[in-house]
Amino acid sequence: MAEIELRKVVKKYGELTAVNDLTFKEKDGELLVLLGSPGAGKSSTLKMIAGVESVSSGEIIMNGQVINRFDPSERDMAMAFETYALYPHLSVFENIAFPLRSPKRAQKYSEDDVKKMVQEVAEFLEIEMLLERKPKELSGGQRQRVSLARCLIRTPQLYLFDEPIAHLDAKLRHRLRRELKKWQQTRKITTLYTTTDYLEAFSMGDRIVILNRGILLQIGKWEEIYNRPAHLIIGTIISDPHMNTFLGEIVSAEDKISIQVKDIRFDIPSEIQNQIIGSNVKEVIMGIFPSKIQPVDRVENKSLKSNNYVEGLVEFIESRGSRRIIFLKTPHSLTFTLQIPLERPIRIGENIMCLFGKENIQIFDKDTKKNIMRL
Ligand SMILES: Nc1ncnc2c1ncn2[C@@H]1O[C@H](COP(=O)(O)OP(=O)(O)OP(=O)(O)O)[C@@H](O)[C@H]1O
Repeated sequence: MAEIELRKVVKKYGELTAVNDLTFKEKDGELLVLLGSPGAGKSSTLKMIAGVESVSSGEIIMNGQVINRFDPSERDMAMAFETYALYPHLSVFENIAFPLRSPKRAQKYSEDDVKKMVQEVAEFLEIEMLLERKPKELSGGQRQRVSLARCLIRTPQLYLFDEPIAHLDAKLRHRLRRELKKWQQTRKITTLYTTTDYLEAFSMGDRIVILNRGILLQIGKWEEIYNRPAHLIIGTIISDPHMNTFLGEIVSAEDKISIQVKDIRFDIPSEIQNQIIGSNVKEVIMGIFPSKIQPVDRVENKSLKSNNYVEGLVEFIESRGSRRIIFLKTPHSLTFTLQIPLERPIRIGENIMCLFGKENIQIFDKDTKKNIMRL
């Protein structure tokens, strides 16, 4: 059982603030993912929670108790480091078994228990054929799995996984995403997991914390984040290709508010019109995710009530397995990126029409970059 809370946590390395005023609460048994670009402060956060890095200010609280000054060994946490941190002189078997041989646990497990447990976790991670080797005889991906195995062999109060599958090949990564989630769910161990990959975050996290330059931009379930990203930068972190963004202005005509981008007016949902007026923001950045834009053969009048509409020339097509990314240039020189399924025929130079729902647009304040639809 572990509930973990960070209150205004700061980590400074000299002049650099790696983690800034970080506050969040993780529920017991939850898998919380810290998602952010390299350098966002994910590892520093995990290391402070594990106690291997000191906290510059703020509090780390576990089950209601401030643990800032607790020694790592007193925290009952297992951490898989991004840098593996294996013992070079020990075999893979002994590296994995290491936590079971600590003075506290050695009494608890017989040699047969240890063998069984190492075997189980090694099979799970497909490294059972490597047990006799030394770390220097392993590839990066194999070392990463040994580091993960050493963590999984324990049943601590909290798992801390720092990009635990980043260096594995795509197939194994996909399998392990599902399996690790299952492993965590059946044991109900509170877990903090870091990644730079939004698909991994979305598929694994009960909730996700989006970090950027040490600052928490948003915390929530992936649907909440995808439907209303709180900050413009999130559009680049959780979407590939990135969210389409256009500089625009809030205009009012015929009793309704819309966004003017060059010569085009885009409608916004009627229920947020008052909110937009109330925000007093004039200059905005309109965002729309590529996945929310639908190419259509014809635009029906009735669909225009709830949708926006653009027409443009296909400038470039990029293949991505089962889908293709289209770059569309409108007559007003706006470039839209959208995705279409592989089956739909399309050619460079073709003129196509696209729809996107009013409720799917995002409106960010040009100055603060915050989503004013959430205020
Ligand atoms: N020991 C250290 N000394 C000085 N600066 C550090 C140290 N550790 C991390 N940093 C800096 O702190 C910032 C945050 O680093 P951190 O490793 O926490 O980010 P991250 O999100 O985990 O990145 P990655 O995905 O690359 O692991 C970076 O600018 C990094 O260069």
